[in-house]
Amino acid sequence: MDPLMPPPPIRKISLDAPPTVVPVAPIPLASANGNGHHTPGPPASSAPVIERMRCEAVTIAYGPKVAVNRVDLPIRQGEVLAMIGPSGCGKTTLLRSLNRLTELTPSAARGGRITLDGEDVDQLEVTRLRTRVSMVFQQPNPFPMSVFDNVAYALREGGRKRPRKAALIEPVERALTRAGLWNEVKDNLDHPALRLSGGQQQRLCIARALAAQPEVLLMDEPCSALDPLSTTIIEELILELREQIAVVIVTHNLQQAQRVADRVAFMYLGELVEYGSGEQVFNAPRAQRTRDYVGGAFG
Ligand SMILES: Nc1ncnc2c1ncn2[C@@H]1O[C@H](COP(=O)(O)OP(=O)(O)OP(=O)(O)O)[C@@H](O)[C@H]1O
Repeated sequence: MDPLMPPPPIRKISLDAPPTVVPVAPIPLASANGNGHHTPGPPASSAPVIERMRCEAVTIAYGPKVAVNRVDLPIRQGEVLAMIGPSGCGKTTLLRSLNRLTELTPSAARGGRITLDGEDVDQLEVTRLRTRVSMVFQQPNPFPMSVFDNVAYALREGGRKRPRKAALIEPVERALTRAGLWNEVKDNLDHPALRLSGGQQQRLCIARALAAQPEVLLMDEPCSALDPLSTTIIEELILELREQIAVVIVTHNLQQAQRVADRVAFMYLGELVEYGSGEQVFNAPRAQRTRDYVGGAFG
C-alpha cells in the first residue's frame, strides 16, 4: 500500500455518484457553448506529438477530502492540454501535483503514479523536477528585482556554477523574445519588474519559466488577471510553445480552451469525466455532464 494514501478507502469519501457516460449525437459548437458564436479550434501544430508525462490512477486528498480521484491522463509535447471543469473539481490540485507542488500543502497526500519521460516523479530530485516541469501562476509573481535579474535568476539557480552577467545576456534576451516581451523591455532591463503592467509581468514570469528550458509548462489560469490584448498575446505564445514543449493550461474560460487546446480534459468532482480533442469535447461530448458543462448548464 502507498504510505502517502490516507487510510479510508478513497472511493467511499464524499464524491457524488460518478457521471454517466452516454454516447450522444454530435451537436454544433454554437449550441454546445451556449453563446451562439462559433470559436474555431487552434491551428494545427506541425510538431510531432511526444508523450512527456503520464498520470496513472492519481488520487489526491486533503485530509479526508478527496480532491482528485484515480485520474489517468497523458501529457504530450506538440499539443496544448486544457483542463476544464467547474470550480473545486480538482484542476489546480492535479496541475500542482505534476511537479509535486502539492507536497507544500501539509494535509495533501497523493497516490497513484506520475511519470516524466517514463521516470516516476517521486524518484526525481524535486528542484530539478520543478525546473523541468515549470509553473506559471494565476497572479503574476515577478521577484522584487530588475527585469533582467528575474529572468537571469532561473539561469543562475539552474546551473552548478554562477555564470557571469555577460554570459546571461543572450539567454535572457532569448527567453524574453520567446515570451513576446523583448521589444517592450529591451531598453529598461534594469527597471524594477514590479513597475511593468500586469500583462507584461505575466509574460516576464513566462520568460523566467522558459529560461530554465522546461520540458513541460504548467499554467494555472494564466490570463484571468489580464486584459484582452495581453490575453491574446499569451494565447499566441502558448500555441508557439507547444511545438517545443508540452503545455498544460487550467482555464475557466471555455472560449480560451477552444482557441488554444488540442486536447481537453473535463473534470467534475475530482473525476476525469472526459478526455479528447478540443473539437470532440466541445462539439460531440460523450458524457452528459460534459455536454451540460460545455453547453453552459452549470459553471
Ligand atoms: N489546501 C487545501 N486544503 C484543503 N482542501 C483544499 C485545498 N486546496 C483545495 N482544496 C479542495 O480541493 C478541492 C479541489 O480544489 P482545486 O483548487 O484543485 O479545484 P479547481 O477545480 O482548481 O477549482 P477552481 O477552479 O475554483 O480553482 C476543492 O474542494 C477545494 O476546496
